[in-house]
Amino acid sequence: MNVSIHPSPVSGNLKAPPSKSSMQRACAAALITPGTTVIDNFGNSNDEKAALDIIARLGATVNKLTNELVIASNDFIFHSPVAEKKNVILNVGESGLSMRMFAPIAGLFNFDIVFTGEGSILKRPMNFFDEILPLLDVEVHSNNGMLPVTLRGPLQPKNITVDGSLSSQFLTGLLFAFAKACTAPVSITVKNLSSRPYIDLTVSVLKHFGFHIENNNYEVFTISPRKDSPSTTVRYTVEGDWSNAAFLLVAGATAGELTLSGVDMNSSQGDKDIMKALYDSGAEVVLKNDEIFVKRKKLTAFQFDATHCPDLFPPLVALASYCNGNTSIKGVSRLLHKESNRAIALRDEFKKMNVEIELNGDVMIVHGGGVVKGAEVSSHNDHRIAMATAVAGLSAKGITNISGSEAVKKSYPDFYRDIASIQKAHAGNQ
Ligand SMILES: O=C(O)C1=C[C@@H](OP(=O)(O)O)[C@@H](O)[C@H](O)C1
Ligand SMILES: C=C(OP(=O)(O)O)C(=O)O
Repeated sequence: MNVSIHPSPVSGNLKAPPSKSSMQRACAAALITPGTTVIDNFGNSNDEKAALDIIARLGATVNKLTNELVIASNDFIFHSPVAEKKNVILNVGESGLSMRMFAPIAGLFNFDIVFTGEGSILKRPMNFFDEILPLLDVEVHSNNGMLPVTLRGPLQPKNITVDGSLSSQFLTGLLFAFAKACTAPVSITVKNLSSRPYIDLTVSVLKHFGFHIENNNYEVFTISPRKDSPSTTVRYTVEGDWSNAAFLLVAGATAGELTLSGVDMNSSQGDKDIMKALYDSGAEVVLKNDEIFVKRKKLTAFQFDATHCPDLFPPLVALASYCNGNTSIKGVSRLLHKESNRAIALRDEFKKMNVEIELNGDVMIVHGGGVVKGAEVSSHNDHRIAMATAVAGLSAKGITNISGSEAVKKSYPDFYRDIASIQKAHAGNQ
């Protein structure tokens, strides 16, 4: 599918979409918590749908009401006879988090579970599971470290050491599985943990559901058995998404003005650091009540370390394109195994828009402040590349046509509708 972005100033109000990271974790927590979970502010992205489908296939009952999801789970699903659960195939779509978080949880069951997926996920590394899960008594068969992956548990929590440099998502999965199954305190030691704020989010969701995790300096995580009544009702409100709010805020900062609601300044999401980049670029930023007002001013280049918030690279590049001077963003190595190789995708697509990007080891340098030109660009089937080029296109000279624009469904299905609603000089994109 193609979308054309017609340049136009923006102004108005938008609400941030729900965070798929928050929602997927809530689904996993609901599955491992006996009783009822009521989730509100849930989203409708492909990654969230994948998580809901997975918990339903693993035995939770999911009821979608207009404004809330009611999920019921119980301990029996983990101990039901093998014969009742044959041919369990879980399709994670393109979600790295659903794959890496639900694999250790699926390892808690005592029968074969097959993980499959689509598109970009088929090329993303899963060899962590081949190495680590057998140490926890789970039998693993993968396709040379990639999907499809078949697991057979039950997983036994044990003190282990893992490498956290490739992705934090593997640790997230182990924390969920250990939280569910441990019968005595047990520790996970992690070396070189990346994307640390996502682990804060994992710990905060697990705590919300009554589990006990202690984080010692992102090096040792101690998980203790939960003491509670057998059945509970937990209410959880999905947080607004800072990762996608970043695109909207950058649209305001580069193409006019915007008032954004629906994000929490105290969230554990690391992508709230987009605020630092906006301040450093010279954009006008005003916080009032629970809203953020952002307005274009003369923008200048800035420096940013995105090692622990890699999803900010695409909106930061869109911002830096309009900042006079050379912006440097650290953490390029973290982009290799996302939905696309995002460093290359950003360099190649922004070049078509007349923005030079240099990749210098772990640092990306964006040469900003020139004329950004509308162009024929590709999303590389990556939602964040589609959104970055769309936002850059709002103030470009000429129309930007994005092929593979439907990639946004992975995290923000209403993205183009929301952008069209704040465009003042154009009736909308198509
Ligand atoms: O846990 C999560 O919700 C996520 C963790 C990050 O991945 P890595 O830990 O692989 O960097 C991030 O890029 C991804 O979009 C979502
Ligand atoms: C990398 C992403 O997600 P995931 O790893 O969960 O597929 C993303 O949303 O940018």
